[in-house]
Amino acid sequence: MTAHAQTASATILPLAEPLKAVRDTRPLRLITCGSVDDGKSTLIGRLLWDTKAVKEDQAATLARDSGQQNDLGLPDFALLLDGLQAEREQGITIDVAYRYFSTDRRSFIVADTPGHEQYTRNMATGASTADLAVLLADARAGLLEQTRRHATIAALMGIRQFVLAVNKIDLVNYDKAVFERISHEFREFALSLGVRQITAIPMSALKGENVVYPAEAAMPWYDGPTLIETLELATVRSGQAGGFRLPVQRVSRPGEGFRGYQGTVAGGSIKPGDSVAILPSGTVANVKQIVTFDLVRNAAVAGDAITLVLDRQVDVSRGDMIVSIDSQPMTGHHFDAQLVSLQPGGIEPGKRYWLKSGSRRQRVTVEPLSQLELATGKWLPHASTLSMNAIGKVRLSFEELAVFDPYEQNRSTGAFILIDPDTLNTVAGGMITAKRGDVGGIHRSQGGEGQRVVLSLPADLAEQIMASELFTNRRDEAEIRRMTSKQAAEIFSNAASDI
Ligand SMILES: Nc1nc2c(ncn2[C@@H]2O[C@H](COP(=O)(O)OP(=O)(O)OP(=O)(O)O)[C@@H](O)[C@H]2O)c(=O)[nH]1
Repeated sequence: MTAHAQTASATILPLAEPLKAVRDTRPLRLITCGSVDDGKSTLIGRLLWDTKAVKEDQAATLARDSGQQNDLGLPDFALLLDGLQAEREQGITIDVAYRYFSTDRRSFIVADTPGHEQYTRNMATGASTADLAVLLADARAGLLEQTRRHATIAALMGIRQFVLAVNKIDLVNYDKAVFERISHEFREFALSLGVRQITAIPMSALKGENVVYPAEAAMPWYDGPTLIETLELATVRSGQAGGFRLPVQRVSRPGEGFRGYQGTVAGGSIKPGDSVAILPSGTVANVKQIVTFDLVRNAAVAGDAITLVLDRQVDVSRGDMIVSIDSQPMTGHHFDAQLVSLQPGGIEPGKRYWLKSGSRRQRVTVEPLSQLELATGKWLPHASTLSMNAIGKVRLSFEELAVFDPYEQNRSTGAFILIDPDTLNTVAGGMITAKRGDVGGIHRSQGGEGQRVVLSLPADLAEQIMASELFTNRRDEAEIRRMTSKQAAEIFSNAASDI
């Protein structure tokens, strides 16, 4: 149905209640990760089994299939997972699978991602929507590099709640000292990643101890929560905080007098009468009408697919972003980001890539700044390429103005993938880290030719200053960061005398 037809047949709803009054029924999204054979499949199978998410016919098949396989006389819970057939054939789990289960208190979606290093990409995909990460460690092996890598990616993808499942605790005779050593080591590591909410649980996924049911008899020394209790109390991230964001996917001009901008709301909310800015141009307008596939609405929130009608003729095209006027994202040519390199060729400094974020696709070059050393959690200065699976801090430089939120504030408008224009492979997944206002005033590096200048000013003003700065001082790089007019005015009055 065209947008024109939508308006013609639309019902105007006299909605008395604002949309935000609708009950929040969002499930908790979690990701499980760890090294190969730590017991992820068994743990997820156990969660499904003990929360009764397993249907009777599946249960009968499970009992039959696993009858002779388990010396503990328990079903092999890993058999519950769909990917198992492929896993059995290839010896690996091949993709991200999402599974659903619930308790009386909450429902859950778990992303099951493979443990093999070459599948780091799938792990990053699963983590990008998760509220919480369950990291498994085999009690016998302790923390392995792959568990650290997964914890790092989970933290980079903005997950701020970790559960460490010290699994197979039955195989170390329920030894409290083993549990404490591994959880202490993990806590230190997670804190270095900026994650503060950490729950460590000694567990036997196979026997179902501390998963859904507590295990006082086997582990009298543990009085913390079970996994399911922790998950029930965890916080669901709000995707709706922050300002309104509509990445424009399509401009709809079905007929005379109707022009609508279509896309899925990527943050915040909007209602008719609200003032918006169209970025990167900065043009302003007011919202006249919000249309969905069958209704004219009095509001829209993150996740809604809408057509937005503005009160005046403006120039908007695919890839632009319509945002609330009083809470705008960052606009500029240079951004700091963190990324995970996903292809054998790695990331080449200076090469032009396509950056895709939502409906936008822009040319970008990437300058690696540092690389994370997983064993120590330290950022090492890095000048050459970022090889496959490396996690790096980079500087992105765009030919045209780019618009982003910091990933911490908006996981949709702050995330991107890099595409190699030669092979069309996705070579990296990343998130924008530069925050609005994190640089104040003018910063100059010391030295002569090739100095860098950072101007924190409203874009229009900064652009003019930058032009003259580059011209008069022969600097080869400058950077603009947006800030409020008040901050800018203050800085400008200081900076003007400085230049
Ligand atoms: N004794 C004991 N064995 C366990 C426990 N959890 C898992 N296992 C066993 O460990 C082996 C590996 O478990 P999986 O669940 O397949 O491991 P995984 O991490 O999913 O492995 P990948 O999918 O290959 O990454 C299986 O033989 C399980 O039965 C546990 O708590 N105790």
